Amino acid sequence: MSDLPTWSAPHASGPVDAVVPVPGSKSLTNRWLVLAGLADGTCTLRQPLRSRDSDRMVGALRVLGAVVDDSSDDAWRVVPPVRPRGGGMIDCGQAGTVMRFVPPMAALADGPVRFDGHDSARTRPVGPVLSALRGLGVEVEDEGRGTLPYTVHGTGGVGGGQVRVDASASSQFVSALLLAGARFADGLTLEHTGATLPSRTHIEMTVQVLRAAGVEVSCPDAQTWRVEPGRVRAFEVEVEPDLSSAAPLLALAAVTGGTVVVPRWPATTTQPGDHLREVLARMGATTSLTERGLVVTGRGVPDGGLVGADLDLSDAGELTPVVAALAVLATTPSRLRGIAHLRGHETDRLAALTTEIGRLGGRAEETADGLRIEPAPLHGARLRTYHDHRMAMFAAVVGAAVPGVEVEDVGTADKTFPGFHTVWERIMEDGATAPVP
Ligand SMILES: O=C(O)C1=C[C@@H](OP(=O)(O)O)[C@@H](O)[C@H](O)C1
Ligand SMILES: C=C(OP(=O)(O)O)C(=O)O
Repeated sequence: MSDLPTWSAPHASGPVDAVVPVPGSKSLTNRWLVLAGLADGTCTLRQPLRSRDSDRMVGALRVLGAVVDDSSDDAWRVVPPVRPRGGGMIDCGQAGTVMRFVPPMAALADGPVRFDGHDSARTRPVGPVLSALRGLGVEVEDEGRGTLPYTVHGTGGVGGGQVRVDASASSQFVSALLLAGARFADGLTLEHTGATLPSRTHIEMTVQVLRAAGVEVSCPDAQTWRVEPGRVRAFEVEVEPDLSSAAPLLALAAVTGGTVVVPRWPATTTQPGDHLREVLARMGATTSLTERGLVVTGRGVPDGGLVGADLDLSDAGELTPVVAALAVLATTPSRLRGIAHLRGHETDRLAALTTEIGRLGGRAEETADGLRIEPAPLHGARLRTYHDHRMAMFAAVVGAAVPGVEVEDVGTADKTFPGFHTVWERIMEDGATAPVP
């Protein structure tokens, strides 16, 4: 038995009604931070996410010579270095966005930059980014592993040009190279060579933030991106709330037959969490985007109002653990597809979900590209989280409907949602964590 701390997931005795603001988007905060580190002047991020992943990105920028004032929760200011500084060591923690997005920036530095991270991050794939940098003439040492730790030997500039990258294991390989591309002498033309490409909306997000910072980006075809050389213009932006962090909260409405409102839901967005509107509707909840935010009303597990669905989650893989929690509680089978790459996330999420669903008495099996989940009588269990924030969210959602769910290391959720379990307890006890608008 492990000696990790255990949290008793609160069981909902009736419908939960709540208005819950969620923290800023991890993906947007960390993209804006990278661009701020490469910009031509001081940048401001309003409503940024403060969490383990964004702290690691702030740490990385400081190692590369940026001055970051993150003393206020409302706005962070970044004064970029003229050129990234070499000689330092970057701790990526568990952040995919740090281990992938920062090496191309470090390639511009005037000396070597060493990267390492959490033990659990040392198996996550980064090789295609490192190989692409080598193809652009940058020396990278990784002892042939294609994973942390590695050293990028910056020489003060990158020529740029053409690269071919197989990004079937992670869209972040494409985003990483595009984000720094404008600062390469000849810009960058990137062609994706793999058979599949996950999380396309995250690549669209990269293109959108680059354009907002004055960088010229084109997409001549579905597999190719071109970034013109030029300046990254200093900016002031407001970060959207993290719609994937909203997933467990909205799921709570679906599971308990209550109503949950997440304020500041953007009318249009490149965040994959926006898929929740369709996913929750397909699984039996009612969703509406109003001036209050996204409003979700469920019919509830006790009333048999949660139904299974056949869902292609290739664009929104990070929603999988919470969607799997809904599928386990549903009255009909579900199929989650297009997510083979989740085997390289914070943990092998397909294996982890199958194992933990089994521990609850549920029925799940892995397919080549996802999961099949069938209804079964469930019971309480002690669930493992595998250092994976979204496995903690999976466990909390299941625990709302199944009494006796104990969760190991729920604090791992702080990777993207600081204080997740405290927010969760408050909602279960009092409903709203914000005044009802
Ligand atoms: O670019 C990003 O911010 C992200 C891209 C996706 O990565 P993958 O393409 O590896 O799934 C997503 O799962 C991750 O949470 C964040
Ligand atoms: C896959 C995820 O994170 P990362 O940015 O570390 O890849 C995630 O947040 O679900």
